[in-house]
Amino acid sequence: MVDTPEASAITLRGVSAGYGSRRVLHQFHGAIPALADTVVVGPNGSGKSTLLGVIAGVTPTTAGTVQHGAGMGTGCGMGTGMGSAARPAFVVQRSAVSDVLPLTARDTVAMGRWDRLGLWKRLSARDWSVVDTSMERLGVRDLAGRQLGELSGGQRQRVLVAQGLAQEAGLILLDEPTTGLDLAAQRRIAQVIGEVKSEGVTVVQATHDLAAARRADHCLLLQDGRLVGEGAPAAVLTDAALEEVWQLPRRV
Ligand SMILES: Nc1ncnc2c1ncn2[C@@H]1O[C@H](COP(=O)(O)OP(=O)(O)OP(=O)(O)O)[C@@H](O)[C@H]1O
Repeated sequence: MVDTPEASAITLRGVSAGYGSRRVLHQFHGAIPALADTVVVGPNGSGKSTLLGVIAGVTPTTAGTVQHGAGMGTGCGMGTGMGSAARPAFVVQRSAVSDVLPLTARDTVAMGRWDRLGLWKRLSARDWSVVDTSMERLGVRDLAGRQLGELSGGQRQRVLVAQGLAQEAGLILLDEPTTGLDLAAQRRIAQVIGEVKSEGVTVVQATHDLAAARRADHCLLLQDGRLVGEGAPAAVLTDAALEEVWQLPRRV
C-alpha cells in the first residue's frame, strides 16, 4: 500500500461512484504510485473502467475524495478540479468510440492537443510534430489519412493510444489497451508504456492480461467495486486470490 501523498500520484479515500441509481464503486480506498505503471485487474463488471473514469474526472463521485499528487482532493461529484494542462490523458476502449465520426486517424490523434490550443484554436507546427511523433511511436503513421471508422479494431486502438500520448499528460489512463490486439501490437504498446514511464509519466491501465499485469510495478485488484488487493503484482495476483476473485474451481 502506497500511503504517503509524496509517493502517490492519486489517492482515493472512501470513493463511491456509479451510474444513476447503480452504485459501482463502494467506499473505495486506494493509491496510485507516481512515476510507475499500475494495473487495475478484476472480473468483468468489477468496476475497472469506472475507476479510471473517476480518476480521469469524467465519472462523477457521490462520496469520498480523489486527491491528485499532494494537492487538495475533490469532494463528491466535483471531478478532478485540475487545470486543463494537468488533465490526465484517458484512452478509452476502442468500442467506446463511434464508428461514424468523419475523422481521419491523424485528426483523431490531433484531438489530443485540443486542451492546449491557444487563442486562435489552431494547431501549431509543434502540435503537429507531437501528433506525428505519437503516431510514429504506435506504428500508425501510415494510417494518417484513413477514416477512423474504416480501421481495424487493433489499428483503431493504436490510434487512440497515440491520441493519449499526444496529450503529453503527466498521467495516462488506458482502458484495456491491448485487448484483442495481435502480438506485435501488444508488444509495441507495452514498449511505449515502458518508455513513457521512464520519461516521467504515471501510467494506469485496466487489463485482463495477467501476464502483462505481473510485469507492472503496482496492482489494484477489484471485486464487485471494492479493492480486495493492492501492492506488488506478485503479492496480489496469487493463485488463491485469482481463484477467490474469479470464483474458479480449486485446483487439486
Ligand atoms: N454507462 C453505464 N451506465 C450504467 N451502468 C454502467 C455503465 N457503465 C458501466 N456500467 C455498469 O457498471 C458496472 C461496472 O462496469 P465497468 O465497466 O466499470 O467494469 P469493468 O471492470 O471495466 O468491466 P469489463 O472487464 O467488462 O470491461 C457494471 O455492472 C456495468 O454494467
